[in-house]
Amino acid sequence: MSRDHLAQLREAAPVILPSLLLCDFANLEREVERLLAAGVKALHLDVMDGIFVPNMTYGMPIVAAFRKLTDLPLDVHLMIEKPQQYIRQFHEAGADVITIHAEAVDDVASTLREIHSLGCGAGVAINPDTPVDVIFDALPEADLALMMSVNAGFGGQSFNPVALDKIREVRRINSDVLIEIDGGVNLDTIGRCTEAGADLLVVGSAIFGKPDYITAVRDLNSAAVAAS
Ligand SMILES: O=C(CO)[C@H](O)[C@H](O)COP(=O)(O)O
Ligand SMILES: [Co+2]
Repeated sequence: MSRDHLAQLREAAPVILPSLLLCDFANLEREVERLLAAGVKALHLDVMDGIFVPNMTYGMPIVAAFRKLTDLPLDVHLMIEKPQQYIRQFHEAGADVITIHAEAVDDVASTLREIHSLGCGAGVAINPDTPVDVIFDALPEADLALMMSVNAGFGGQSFNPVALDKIREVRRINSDVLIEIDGGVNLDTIGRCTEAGADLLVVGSAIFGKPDYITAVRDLNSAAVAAS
């Protein structure tokens, strides 16, 4: 992602990013149109390999399909083992931000540098059971820190508030990094996320489980802004 894109998201925070895990994959074009009509500013794409997490989704071809359908920034959340092996291919597929899990690599900082070297924004994610200090040393290399509020792997899980304290900790030691939260974010939980300092709010079932995306995004946005 260009520095401009990142600056725009920072400027617009709090920003809701729909997670397309639960979208209608038989009609991606229509799904993107409906999200654009709802005014979303970026898309969150969940890549799962069935090894790092006990679920599989999709890889580069679907990222490339979204790239063809929209100019919106694509925030690609890699829930895969050995993400270093695939970073270039996700970049070539059209990812703007590539987020890797700290639990999946030996050296977080060098993986983030590799992502940057391709011209992408670089993010680091941690699961609820991973202590936040694991990523402290790597934060100067990160554009984005993703605090998971569910165990990575499935949409529709309940929100784990352990992510909220981690958001505060990350912000305490780094004033620049964009902070994202992902998992179980809905109308009941979104205010606590922005109150804690989250800039980017990933939302799956609380958008794709609703009949009307415009109303869902508007209500989530109002709740997020009110608490920020
Ligand atoms: O990374 C993810 C799961 O690992 C998804 O982004 C997340 O679960 C979104 O779905 P929901 O809002 O329904 O929890
Ligand atoms: Co995700």
